[in-house]
Amino acid sequence: MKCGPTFSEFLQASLRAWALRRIEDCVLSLALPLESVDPLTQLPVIADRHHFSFLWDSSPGLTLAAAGKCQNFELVGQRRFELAQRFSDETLNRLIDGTPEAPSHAKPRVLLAFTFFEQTTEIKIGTKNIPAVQAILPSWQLTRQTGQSWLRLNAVVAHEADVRDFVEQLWLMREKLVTSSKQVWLTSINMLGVSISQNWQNNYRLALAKGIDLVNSGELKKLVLAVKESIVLKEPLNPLVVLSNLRIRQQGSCRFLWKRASDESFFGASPERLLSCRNGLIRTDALAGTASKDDDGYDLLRSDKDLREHELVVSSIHNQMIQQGLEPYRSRSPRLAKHGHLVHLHTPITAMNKGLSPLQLADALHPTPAVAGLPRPKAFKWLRTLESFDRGNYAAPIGWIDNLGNAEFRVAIRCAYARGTSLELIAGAGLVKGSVVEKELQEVKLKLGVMADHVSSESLTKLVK
Ligand SMILES: C=C(O[C@@H]1C=C(C(=O)O)C=C[C@H]1O)C(=O)O
Repeated sequence: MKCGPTFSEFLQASLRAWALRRIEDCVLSLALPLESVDPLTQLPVIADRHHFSFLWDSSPGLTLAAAGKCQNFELVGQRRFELAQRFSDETLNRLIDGTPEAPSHAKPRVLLAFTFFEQTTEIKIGTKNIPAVQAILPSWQLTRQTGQSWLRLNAVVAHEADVRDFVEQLWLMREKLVTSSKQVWLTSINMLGVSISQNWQNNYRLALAKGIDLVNSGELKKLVLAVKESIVLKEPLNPLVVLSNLRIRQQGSCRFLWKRASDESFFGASPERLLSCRNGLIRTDALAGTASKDDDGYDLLRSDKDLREHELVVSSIHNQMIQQGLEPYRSRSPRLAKHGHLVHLHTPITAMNKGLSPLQLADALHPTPAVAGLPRPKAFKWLRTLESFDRGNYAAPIGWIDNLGNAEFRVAIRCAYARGTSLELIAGAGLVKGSVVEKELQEVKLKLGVMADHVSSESLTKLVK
């Protein structure tokens, strides 16, 4: 099937768009439709020769693969949400979108990943630094929604003669994608479950006991303590294989990948929406209270401890939105959200936007008490004391903003860092009055299992502390 304009029609339209530029070194952004291809399996094709790549897979909704850095912004320190919003606005307003007819899913996007804490020095996970925010206009963007795929290229084009090169690159990549999508994806999908090491449990038990003291004594209303498990693999793992398994096993989650260097990835399957802004409507999720799916979740709807824990999160998000001048709507009681072998209490909260930028809202909401605690400043202090590792991007916002002002950010949980043969899994559990150490430990085991169950047992050699 041949989609879209002919080469010469497209080139002429691109030259006309470029001629309207208002600055010399402008970013030109052009997109072409193509027959439906899966951005997840095609990511390696567009990422060839690029260190940075990204995946956002909320299929059957939007799937987006991106690679390369056309424009890049990194920051260590304060005002990161405000400055990242400014970078996104300037980048998206300045670029020349030569394909305004592209559907909403194919619009140019800035991709963003934050760290949990707004630290003032770069933190090191393994050997690499993680900035407090990284915002990237990618070179390549491949999207699919409702069976339609589009490929977009962003690049600085200074001379008229370069427009032809640009269009040729886009044309060739489209052909490459269509050809390679017909090849079978050979990487094996190994679903053997890996039993999780018990190593992390001793220290975590102590931290949980202290956390429970803090909530029982009234020092804190809630504390969400996380733990990290380190695994050494026989060979480097391909996060895309794990993510394609999770597409089946964690339906309803949004699978994400932030590959910041050729051998370093952060990826996961988040069940939790921090916010989405679409056509003036804001939506956020309160997600807290967890059970194994074995009990079908109906005990959860009757568990006083879980309902209290959940209500703390709902009312905190609701209040934050009111403070931002919004009029949020929430349902009176939570529903169940099933994600693989876990079930959570879930309350969606919605509001009409009144001129807030996505990152103003993200700044107000992050971190919600679903992943940090209450009151927030005291919870931060205790997280730094009781957790023996830096959270990095764990439990922080990850997502995108497009040039129509739409945005979506997930809370980066159910996740892992992979660097060569090292794999680090992180998960946490919320403590409130009445929490019990062993139950929280079991809950965290299940959460770590979301990732660990998808690492094949053959690639696992030993577990380290
Ligand atoms: C903190 C995590 O999950 C969060 C904590 C939950 C809980 O304590 O019940 C439930 C969902 C998430 O908001 C995690 O998965 O690491």
